[in-house]
Amino acid sequence: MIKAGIIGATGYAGGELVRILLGHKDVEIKWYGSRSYIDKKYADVYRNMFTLVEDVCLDDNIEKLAKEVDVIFTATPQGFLAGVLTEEILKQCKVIDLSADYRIKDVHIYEQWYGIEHKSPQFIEEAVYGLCEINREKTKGKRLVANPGCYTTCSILTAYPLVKEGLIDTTTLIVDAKSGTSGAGRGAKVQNLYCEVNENIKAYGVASHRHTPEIEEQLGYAAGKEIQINFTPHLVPMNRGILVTEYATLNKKDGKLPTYEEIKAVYDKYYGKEKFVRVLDKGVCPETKWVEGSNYVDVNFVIDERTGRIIMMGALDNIVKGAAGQAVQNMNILFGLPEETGLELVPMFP
Ligand SMILES: NC(=O)C1=CN([C@@H]2O[C@H](COP(=O)(O)OP(=O)(O)OC[C@H]3O[C@@H](n4cnc5c(N)ncnc54)[C@H](OP(=O)(O)O)[C@@H]3O)[C@@H](O)[C@H]2O)C=CC1
Ligand SMILES: CC(=O)N[C@@H](CCC(=O)OP(=O)(O)O)C(=O)O
Repeated sequence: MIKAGIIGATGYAGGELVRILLGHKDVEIKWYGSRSYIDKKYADVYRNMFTLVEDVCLDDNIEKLAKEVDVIFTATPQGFLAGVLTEEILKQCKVIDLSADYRIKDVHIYEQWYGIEHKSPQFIEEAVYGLCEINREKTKGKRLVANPGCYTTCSILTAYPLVKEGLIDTTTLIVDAKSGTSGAGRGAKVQNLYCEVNENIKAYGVASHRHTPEIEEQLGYAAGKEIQINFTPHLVPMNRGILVTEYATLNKKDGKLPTYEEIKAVYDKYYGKEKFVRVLDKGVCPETKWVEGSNYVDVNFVIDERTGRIIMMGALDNIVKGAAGQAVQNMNILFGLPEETGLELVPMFP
């Protein structure tokens, strides 16, 4: 059995890790880490866990935890792991971080966009960006995984095949994204109150959202050159789900736009064998409801012959494939288990 500890088990991403790991036949959760609920029964924090979890919440002492488990998940705010990670911890167990602390390779970009000082930049280089479908080979054998976030996983996977194959003009790429409110975490914030969110849709972080450099960096690797995008997130009145709509001008070949069949063949080349990325049938647009509660990402595209642009679409559940599900997928890769173990979650509907 793999012994796992979760720091931040009382947050939305941590709670989802608990749900998924309880159903994972090879994992035993040894540590439910919290800040505010130490010594309180976990099932009193999340009553859906009544009779399922008898443990009480422990603290966030990562040094002590590292001695007791094989893998630590940190589902904590930006800056937490960077502030406590040591070489000693990484020698004792694997660490999968759900925050952005080790996602961006250039520490100056991290500090500029996150507005905090990075306390352990010496570990950034060795951390692998855990976007499983793209980096699974690089992830094997690693000690530290920077688990990608919800907007970024959806935005990158939706455009990746076309960027990688040079089929779009990346200078024209626009990512319009929408998220359910669980994406903002469980902490009380006025802007996330029912009356502020219900019957409302709003853009935020326009031209300044911290996921912009992460998407640019990863799609830049695919393109083989630096790229810049426009990324605009929106908050929508639903619990879970990310929907991205991405626009870009198609590169012409011999003066002609690629056909539907040519683009579909490219998506199939990258995702045809991927369990968790579903390329939908022609004309079917992804919906968040079709992936809710599951580790799937649904993608599709439409070519607009009139404007010469392609519209790419993707949907995932922000706390599953966008956080906890992908973290477990990464754990499976690290421990040599079949990637889908514990993740065969059928999407719920309605
Ligand atoms: N929500 C989402 O959809 C996604 C979240 N993420 C990332 O996952 C991480 C957690 O997000 P989310 O679950 O939404 O956040 P929440 O606010 O719901 O939960 C935060 C968790 O971290 C704990 N915590 C808070 N402050 C500290 C601290 N200073 N030191 C140690 N622990 C602390 C909290 O403990 P307690 O409540 O017990 O005080 C809680 O368990 C973030 O880095 C986020 O960016 C990534 C992708 C998607
Ligand atoms: C709706 C909402 O507020 N979403 C969060 C992003 C979710 C998240 O925490 O993702 P990362 O771990 O990738 O940063 C935000 O915009 O900051």
